[in-house]
Amino acid sequence: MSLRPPAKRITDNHRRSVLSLLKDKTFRNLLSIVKTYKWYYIGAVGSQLLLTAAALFFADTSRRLFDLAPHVPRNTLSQIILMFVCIALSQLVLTFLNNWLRSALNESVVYEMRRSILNHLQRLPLSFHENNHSSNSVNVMNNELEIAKNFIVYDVQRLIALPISFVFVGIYLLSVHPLLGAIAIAIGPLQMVSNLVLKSKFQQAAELQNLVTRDVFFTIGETLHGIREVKANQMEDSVNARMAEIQKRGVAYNVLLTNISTIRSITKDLPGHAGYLTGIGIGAALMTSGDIGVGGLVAFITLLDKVAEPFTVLVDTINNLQRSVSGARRLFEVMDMAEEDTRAGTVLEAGAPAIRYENIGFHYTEGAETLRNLSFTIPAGKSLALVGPSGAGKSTIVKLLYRFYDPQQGRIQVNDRPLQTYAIHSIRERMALVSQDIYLFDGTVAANIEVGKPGASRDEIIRAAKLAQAYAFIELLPNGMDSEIGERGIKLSHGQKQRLSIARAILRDASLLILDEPTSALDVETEASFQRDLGEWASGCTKIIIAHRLSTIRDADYIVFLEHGEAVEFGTAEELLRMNGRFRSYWEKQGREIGEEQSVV
Ligand SMILES: Nc1ncnc2c1ncn2[C@@H]1O[C@H](COP(=O)(O)OP(=O)(O)OP(=O)(O)O)[C@@H](O)[C@H]1O
Repeated sequence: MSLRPPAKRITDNHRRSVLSLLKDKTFRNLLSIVKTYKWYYIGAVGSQLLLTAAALFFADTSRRLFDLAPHVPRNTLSQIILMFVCIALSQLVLTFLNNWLRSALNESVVYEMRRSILNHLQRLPLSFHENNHSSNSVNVMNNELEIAKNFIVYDVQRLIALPISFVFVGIYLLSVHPLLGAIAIAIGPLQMVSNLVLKSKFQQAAELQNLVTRDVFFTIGETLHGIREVKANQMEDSVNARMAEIQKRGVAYNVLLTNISTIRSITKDLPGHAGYLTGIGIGAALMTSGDIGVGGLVAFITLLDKVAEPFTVLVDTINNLQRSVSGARRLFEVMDMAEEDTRAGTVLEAGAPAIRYENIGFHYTEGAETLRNLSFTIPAGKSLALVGPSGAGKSTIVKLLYRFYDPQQGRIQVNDRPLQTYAIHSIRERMALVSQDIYLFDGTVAANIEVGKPGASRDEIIRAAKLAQAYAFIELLPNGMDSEIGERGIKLSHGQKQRLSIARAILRDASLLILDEPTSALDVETEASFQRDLGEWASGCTKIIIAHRLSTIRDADYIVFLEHGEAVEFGTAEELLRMNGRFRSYWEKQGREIGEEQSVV
């Protein structure tokens, strides 16, 4: 297990100008999500504007009250009190409505985005997952989605509602007194300028802090996934040391971030305080000279925040916007990747298929050939064993049949038609895999077998378990078929897991069976009975067997002996043994090592 953190990725995207974002594809993608929820936005922006109207009404009523004080006619006083009650009630209702809409929007957007990202990730070619660490995909689903969501849920409605509020409140204050209005309006732009103080330092520190968070999750994920190796290799101390190093960086960046934020927040608040003091001073002077009443000054004080708020929030929103777009960029990079089209093409007809590899050449990376000029045929219903040293290309041959990758040279024919002409879905539907690398899902035994055929009846599941020699141990589990097997089947032995994988394949009722080291974890007795039963349940299937154990391939109709991606020998076991070539010496060497030579030759 490697505890190397994912490559650091410091982007400059968040430092781009706001105007350039308007042309940005990611930004437009975010807006298209906004369109889907337009009624929520209309409701949220509408309630936000009504709240501003209520604040204006409150300030104006207060102004009237203070202007009349202390000689307020009884009649007018009761009207004013009634108005205050109505305003307070409407503010309560509107705040509730606004919060409710925001929370509904929040959940809908997160749910929808997460669902569509997971759906998309599943449909990306296997090459994407083989070349990207899963923690990166999880990061996209969590952090980057969260950042993009903040923009969609909060920033968009602020960007619409706050400028409108600013105009109305500004006009009202100008009507109270032009000078007081001008002071209130000037605070906002000054705040925008003060926001520039230490801005890029703040963004750099925030980015470094994000990288620390990513490293923390990566290390936790790697440690817990590989907990057995961590314990067996006594890596606890090195994991602790790594976490300590990350935390040390985290603390340093956090302190830096807090210091910068504090300085920024002081400078950001300065124009507000200065405006308040100037306004009060000038207001008091205007009051003494009789230019405004007490009510005018009260309205100024009440609404000062409301007129400055749009700018304060706008500044934060612009900062968020740049971060959101840079976070969302990675998300949309993934979303823009082409999915596998698994439905296009013809349907593979039922029954065991005939398969032919014709001069196949394939590489994962340019210049490193994995398969070279590979040709062989498997007639319908026959079995072919792929034998050869580790890394010879056996699993790769199977990956090509699954269409996880396409060969760069040559072609694969299935029932005398190119593999590419069939719908991937229909090919994979006909295939079943018993693999040395079994993945069991967290859930019950029955649910894990059912993966082979979703919706299978309990009787079908039990039959498959019996054929896979799994039923005996399942019956001994505390809840039989309904026993939970733990994360990745951690509560089962390797042999038991392998038998569940066999049961899953049996249930699938496939016509093309891939047996990748199918019995490597089974004891000799169970393997012998697996081989016997295989003849029964898989008799009608075309089979590809990958095995190092000779007993597994003894009954194969054909054998391909591979070395460095080339088929060096092809024939039946008997023919290859008679050839006295590479296969025979491999066979004898293997036999010597595992004591099978006598039984084989
Ligand atoms: N996703 C991948 N990206 C790049 N190289 C890969 C990838 N998968 C396999 N390889 C390389 O391709 C070669 C063949 O690998 P493959 O898994 O097909 O061998 P194999 O014969 O099945 O080995 P084994 O018997 O050990 O399972 C190896 O050199 C391997 O490192």
